[in-house]
Order: sequence, then C-alpha cells, then structure tokens
Amino acid sequence: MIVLLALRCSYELNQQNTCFLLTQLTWVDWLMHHNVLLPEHYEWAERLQATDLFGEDAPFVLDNGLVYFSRYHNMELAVAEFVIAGQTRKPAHHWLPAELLDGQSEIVDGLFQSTSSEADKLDEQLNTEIDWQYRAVLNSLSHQFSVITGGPGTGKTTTVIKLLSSLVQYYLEQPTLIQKQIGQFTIKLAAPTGKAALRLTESMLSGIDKLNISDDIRAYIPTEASTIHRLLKSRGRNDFYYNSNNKLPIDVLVLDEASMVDLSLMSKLMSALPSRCQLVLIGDKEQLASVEAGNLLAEICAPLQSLGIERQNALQPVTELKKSYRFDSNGEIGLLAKAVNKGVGKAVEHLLIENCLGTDDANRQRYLESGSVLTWLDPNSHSIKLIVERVVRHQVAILDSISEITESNELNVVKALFKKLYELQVLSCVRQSIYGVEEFNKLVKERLSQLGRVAWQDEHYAGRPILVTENAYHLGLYNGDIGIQIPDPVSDQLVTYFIDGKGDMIKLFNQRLPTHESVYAMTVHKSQGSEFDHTILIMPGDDVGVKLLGRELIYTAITRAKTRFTIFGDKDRTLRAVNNHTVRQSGLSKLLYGL
Ligand SMILES: Nc1ncnc2c1ncn2[C@@H]1O[C@H](COP(=O)(O)OP(=O)(O)OP(=O)(O)O)[C@@H](O)[C@H]1O
Repeated sequence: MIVLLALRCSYELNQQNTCFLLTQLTWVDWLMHHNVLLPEHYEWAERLQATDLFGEDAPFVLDNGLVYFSRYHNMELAVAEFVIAGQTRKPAHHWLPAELLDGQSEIVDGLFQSTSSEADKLDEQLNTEIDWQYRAVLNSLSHQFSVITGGPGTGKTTTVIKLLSSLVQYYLEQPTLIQKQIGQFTIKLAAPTGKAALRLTESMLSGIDKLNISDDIRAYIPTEASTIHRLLKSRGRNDFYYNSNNKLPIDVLVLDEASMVDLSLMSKLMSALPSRCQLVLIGDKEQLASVEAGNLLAEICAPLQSLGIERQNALQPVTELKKSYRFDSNGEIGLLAKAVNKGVGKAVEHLLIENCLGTDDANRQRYLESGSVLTWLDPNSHSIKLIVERVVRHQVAILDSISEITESNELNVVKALFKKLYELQVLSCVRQSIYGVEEFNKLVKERLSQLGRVAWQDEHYAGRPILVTENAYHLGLYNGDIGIQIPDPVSDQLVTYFIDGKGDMIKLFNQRLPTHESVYAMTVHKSQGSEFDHTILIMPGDDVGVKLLGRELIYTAITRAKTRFTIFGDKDRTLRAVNNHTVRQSGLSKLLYGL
C-alpha cells in the first residue's frame, strides 16, 4: 500500500497535480485484476488512516478524499491561509483613508477622469460597460491580497501603475514627520522568469511615460522588475535568504505572470512576505499553468465564474479586466482566442474553414508572406516546407541586414535586427516528435545550408537566433532570453547580442554563453510572456498525450500574436485540443472557497 501510494503521488506530481482522489485509484483496479490482493475501494480510507502513514509528521495526508504527500498539502494549506487572510483584510498601510473600504477614492477618480476615453465614460454612465480597470484599482487598494487578471492588452500594467500611483499619493499626503515615522515606503515588482521580468520592466517604463505620472510619485514606483528567485535571494535549490524567519523588507509586491508560478515557489514567496506587505498578483488565468504542480492563479480566480451582475460593483479581491486595448476583440485573432478559451469548437471550426488556404502552393506561399490576419494550413509534408521557406526568407533578410553593421551604427542595427526577429516566430506544441521544435529547427538549418547561407557543420554562425535555456544571473541573462549571433564589428569575431529591458546591449563571446539552442521554432511554453507580430503555431504531426494538448496551450499561442496568426495542423486534432480543458487535481479551490 505504501509503495502504491508513493508511486501514485509521484506520478500525479509529474502530471502537475498536487494530489489525487482516493476514489480514483485506477492502478489498484489493474492490480486487482491481476490477482494482487488489496483491500476493496471503500475500505481504503479507513485502513489507511489506521496506519501511521497518515497524519501529523507522517508522509501522506488524506484531506477531503484527496491524497497528498504531506509536503504538498502543507504548501497548499499555507497558500490558502495566506490568500484567505489577505482577501479578508484591508492593507496594513494605516494611512489609507477609511472611505476606501466603501469603494470611494477621489485620488482614483482623478486618475481615471484624465485617461478614460469619452466612449468609456459614456459606457460607464449608461452602465452598459463597467470600467474594470477602475474597479481593479479600488479592489486592490482595499485588500491586503488581490488579483488582477485579464487577457493580452487588457491594461494590466496600466492598471498596476494607477494602483501604485494612488497608493504613493496617499502616502505622500501624510505630513513629513509621519512619513519619517512610517519609514521608507518600499514597492517591488517581480515575475517568475527573467524574460517576464524584462517585459514588465519595459511595460512599466512605457506605461509611466504614457500616463504622465508626476516626478515625486514616480520616485516611489519601481520600473525594474526582478525574478522571484532574485528577489528572495536564491541560495540554491529551494533555499532562499529571505524566508519565513527573515522577511523581505517591503510594503507592496506586484507579481506579474502569476499563472506561471508553481505551488512550491508561491508558498516560499508568501512565507517571506512580512505581515504589513500588500501582495497583488497579475496574470492571465486562461493561460497555460506552471510547468510544475499546481494551477494557482486559475484556482484563486475561481469565484469570477459565478460573479453575478449585482456583485460587480461591490469591492472584491479578484478583478478580471475584459476589454483588450491591443487588438480588436472582434477582430479575427480576438475572436479565435475567445472561441478557443470558451471551448466553442463550432466557432473555431468556422474560423479555421473560413481562413483555410486552398491547395495551390503559389497562392499559399503568397498568403503566408502577407495574407489575411488568420490563416489555417492543412498539414502535409509539403505544407511544412512552405513554413520552412517562410522562416528561411525571414532569416535571409536578417542575414542581409547583418552585413550593414559597423562600429558606429552597431546599437541601432542590433535593435533593428531584434525588431525584425520579433516580426515572425514559429511555435510548436512539443519539442520532439513530428513537427516538434527540434525537427523544425533542423529543417530550417538544412535549407539555409542548401542555399549556401550557413555551413551545416557550424554550431555558431552569423544570423543564428538563439534561446537561452538557463538563468545566468551573473550575465544578466535568463531562461527564455533571445539573442542573435553576429560578427563583432571591432574584432570581427562571432559574438551573441542581447538587448535588455532598458534597451541596453549585452554582447557575449560564444564561450561565455549560458546553455542555449537555436530558435527558429520554440515551444508554446517558452513563448509565454513574449509577443510577435506574426505567430505561426505548428500542431504536432502525431498523437501526443491529451494532457499536453489542451485549449490553454492553443490560447497561449494565439495570444502571442500581435497582428497575424497562422495555424498549421490537422483540423480534428486541433478541435480535440480545443475541447480538452486541462484540469489539474488540487485541493486549493476547495480550501479557499469550498468549490
Ligand atoms: N483604459 C485605456 N484606454 C486606452 N488605452 C489603454 C487603456 N488601458 C491600456 N491601454 C493601452 O493598451 C495597451 C496595453 O496596455 P497594458 O500594457 O497595460 O496591457 P497588459 O494587459 O499589461 O498587456 P500584456 O498583454 O502585455 O500583459 C497599452 O498601449 C496601453 O497604453
């Protein structure tokens, strides 16, 4: 029994579940069919609890019919306790006025009056459309723990800036003497990966400029985000300088891309926050969940599903921003994202069929080059070549620009190359297997070498785009960073260039590069937190586990596209994935909301 339970718990962790339902011991059925003598299903709970395997200081926990390794149960309990306490408490900044708890704030009203468009104001007056950004600021101002979730371009960063600027304005309203007594008011920004931290840094810098925030308020709002590991000062695997015994000296933490954070890291982070610290999670609850166990953001946002009209104006800790300011939600990418997200197979099928490219190759190539917003390519060995050709042409244009680099125009050319690089990106659902990342990268290199633009045997070559696959803090490079290899105009040696969040150039000789790979294609998982003008999604060419291929994966891929989205995949397999809503077993939403 012990071995079975341990095996099953480990198996579930590999499947990103923190626990499993005791009633679903399908492996036990199998064993029973093979005459291995085990107790009947209904006897398990009783028999197990009679052993010393369950309970305090024991390896397993049975809670609400769910079996956990104790460690994961403790983490879930800790996260649930933190969230429940924070959702029911007002922020510990005692200088915030009482009327905030009634959802009133002249400061917030002022911030929205100057920026809401006339159309938004009219909508608000007519109550046809709630200004969710406004509600989000009030909601977060009145809770110690809050969440702002929303799809791409719904104004999450803009809302965070308004939230932080109102907090700072309230703080600055205190007389200097009181400010001195309160001490320095410290706000920090963090994200789970280095790439996400860089993107947040970029968005904060441009958002603050757009919103015309005054200099005295600006002085308190950070623009530079760090990774969670760096914020907590990682000392190696799962060990941090800041922890439950040595709390972070901060008053507010904004954590972006929260959907990517797993249970273990979130519990570490929460335990390191002092009781005065306000935590605001930002992210898209519909995106792929963390690579490791748990689906935290979606579970914390669970009450949104049942939020009735009557409660929309009441203060609550979780707010969903619904209006996209980046792409037209009624445009084809927006419609497809919505249809996939809601699992409406008929609508997805309709959009795919309507945008299906016929069988004439010349026509298909032309469309891939500069066709409609949405395109669907039916897969066969020939059409994958069309995508390879498209990427090769893009790559050749990059190679041609590289020859223009000189010592005097280096930074500008490198920036232009990165802009070009982000114009097109192929995403694949899988690494290996047919049409996986590895195969696609090989096909592109092969073609470039046939054209004489690359020597097949060279690992490093001019124009090669690379993806960093580990965090290298000492170099300021992180897992998921993208670089391009270019001959250095000074030494003429091949080097790799990166651009950091502040627009500064990092240049490395290849011997110093952290582990990396070519990136003509990357996995959808790796693309989280990035956007590209034209995104091409390649569905797998064979059946991969249903667990892997769900609507969250396809939604994440679609929402990486800024202006064009192409899908290459078998229609039935694509629709099956859209119907597959990945459910991860966990007890968090039960602990939080009894759901
Ligand atoms: N209320 C608004 N009115 C007009 N434009 C807005 C509004 N809110 C945000 N925007 C604009 O929409 C764009 C996206 O906003 P923002 O970067 O805040 O969204 P986001 O949800 O953080 O995006 P991301 O998908 O990068 O996470 C920005 O150009 C921003 O200036």
